[in-house]
Amino acid sequence: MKRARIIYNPTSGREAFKKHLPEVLARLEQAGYETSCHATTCAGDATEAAKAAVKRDFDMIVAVGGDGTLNEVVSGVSIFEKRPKVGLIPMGTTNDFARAVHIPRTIDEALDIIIKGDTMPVDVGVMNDDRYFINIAAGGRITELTYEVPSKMKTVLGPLAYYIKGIEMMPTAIKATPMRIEYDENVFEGEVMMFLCGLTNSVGGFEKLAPDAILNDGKFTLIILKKCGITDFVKLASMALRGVHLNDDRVIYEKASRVSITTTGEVHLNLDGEYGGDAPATLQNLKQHIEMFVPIDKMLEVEIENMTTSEEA
Ligand SMILES: Nc1ncnc2c1ncn2[C@@H]1O[C@H](COP(=O)(O)OP(=O)(O)OP(=O)(O)O)[C@@H](O)[C@H]1O
Repeated sequence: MKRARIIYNPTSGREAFKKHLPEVLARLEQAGYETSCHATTCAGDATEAAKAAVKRDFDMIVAVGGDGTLNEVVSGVSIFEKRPKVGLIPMGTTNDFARAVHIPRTIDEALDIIIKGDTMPVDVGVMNDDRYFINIAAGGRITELTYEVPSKMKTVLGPLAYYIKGIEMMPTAIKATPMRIEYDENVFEGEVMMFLCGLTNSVGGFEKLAPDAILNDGKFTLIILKKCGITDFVKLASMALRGVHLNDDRVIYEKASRVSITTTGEVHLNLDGEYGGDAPATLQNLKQHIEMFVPIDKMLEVEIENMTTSEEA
């Protein structure tokens, strides 16, 4: 019999998962998985629980929580040679990864995907060989917003918590930092508002930020926003919402497998929404590192839809 380990964050999103646990366990058992679970108790616990699950030879780990929990599970799994498959039940506030791969946001439907069993190898990013990310690495003052939003505030307010914090941070956040960013054979040197190194197309709820991101091509989408004023910044953010920022002069938009950042100032890196360490930093794309349960039919359907829309436009 196959074995599944559920690792869930009882505090993520609106704290709703726990009461559904018995039915989730029952459905996985019915689907042929001997299933056990672990509730995380603090930051870093999901990584330790995932490492333990790999050592105990589980066939599958189901991460239940937001992007932070998924990041921790992927971090625990990624260090091993033989890695179990990973499923996701999104229960967070933003759920960027789930959004990018079209995993539905109801427990039942997300579980349907896992039980159906379609998987796909996806890329994983690693910073300085030991900090992992599955969605994005970012730097620049404005990107620090995500981890300055207290967990309780996210539980009560959901995504609104980010907007409130954003407005509060606005005057100090819109600030450029001198950086040297090497990406594959190229270099950008100058004042940077922020850079994003994305694995998927969906970041902070912006689904069109990297519209051509491919989940398993071994490449990051690198977006560098050069120094600009607050009005330009707001204008560019609204362009990014519509996906029309790619050719703007203030934006560098490239694909790269390796990105390194150095600075004479201070750059804190944000990995999947949490603080991940400071520059200097080297980001490497680990091609097709983790096998994830995803709704392949739905992904194809959306891809075809997008192709049709862009042909019509
Ligand atoms: N029992 C716990 N109490 C407090 N914090 C926890 C606990 N378990 C895990 N955490 C931490 O909470 C962080 C955020 O959790 P998670 O990503 O699941 O939810 P979220 O913050 O609501 O969603 P999102 O990341 O999508 O905004 C995790 O990275 C982890 O470090």
